[in-house]
Amino acid sequence: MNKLLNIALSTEWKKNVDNISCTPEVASWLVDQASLTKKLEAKAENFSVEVKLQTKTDTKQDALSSYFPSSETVLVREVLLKCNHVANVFAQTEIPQQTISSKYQQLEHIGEEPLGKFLFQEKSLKRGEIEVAEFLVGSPIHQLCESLQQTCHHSLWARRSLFYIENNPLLVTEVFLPASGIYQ
Ligand SMILES: C=C(O[C@@H]1C=C(C(=O)O)C=C[C@H]1O)C(=O)O
Repeated sequence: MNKLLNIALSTEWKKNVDNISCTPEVASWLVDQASLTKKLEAKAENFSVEVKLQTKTDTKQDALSSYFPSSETVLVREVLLKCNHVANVFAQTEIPQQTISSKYQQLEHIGEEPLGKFLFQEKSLKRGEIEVAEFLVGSPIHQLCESLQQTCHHSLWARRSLFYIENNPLLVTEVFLPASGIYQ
């Protein structure tokens, strides 16, 4: 059984995105409020989502963020967003059971459909502030890159933010992989 990637606790997440030590190109991708799905679809002939893992767990079992109470069951969805069949982004989404059972059972069944397609058509969608994090060489993300034949000898950058649908929260974390081209 695959294990969830520990990205919530294996780095420091910063709310202040003003003086992060990345290039302006990386910073522009990190802070853009638009749908990442739409941006990747625009840059590729073929866009696809590979679901790496989807499981229900809680923070006692897995290294999840501290955004949701440890007593709450959380659906965790891990995907690769691919442009022309090459993984550009690793995304991990935490969806509390409360959000699913409120009226969003379909969130358990979106499969290879991009989550963004669902979220950005929701009229009630709100997005919280974006936090950013740097993954240093040797991080769990760099190990994932190895397995994707995207060996990487520099830091990789990620962002995360809470989304709210009818005030029900979910946490979306996105890590930009080397093939995304933002580090060139
Ligand atoms: C939130 C969005 O959805 C994207 C798609 C995801 C998925 O299918 O699991 C996860 C994170 C996002 O990169 C978006 O398009 O901005």
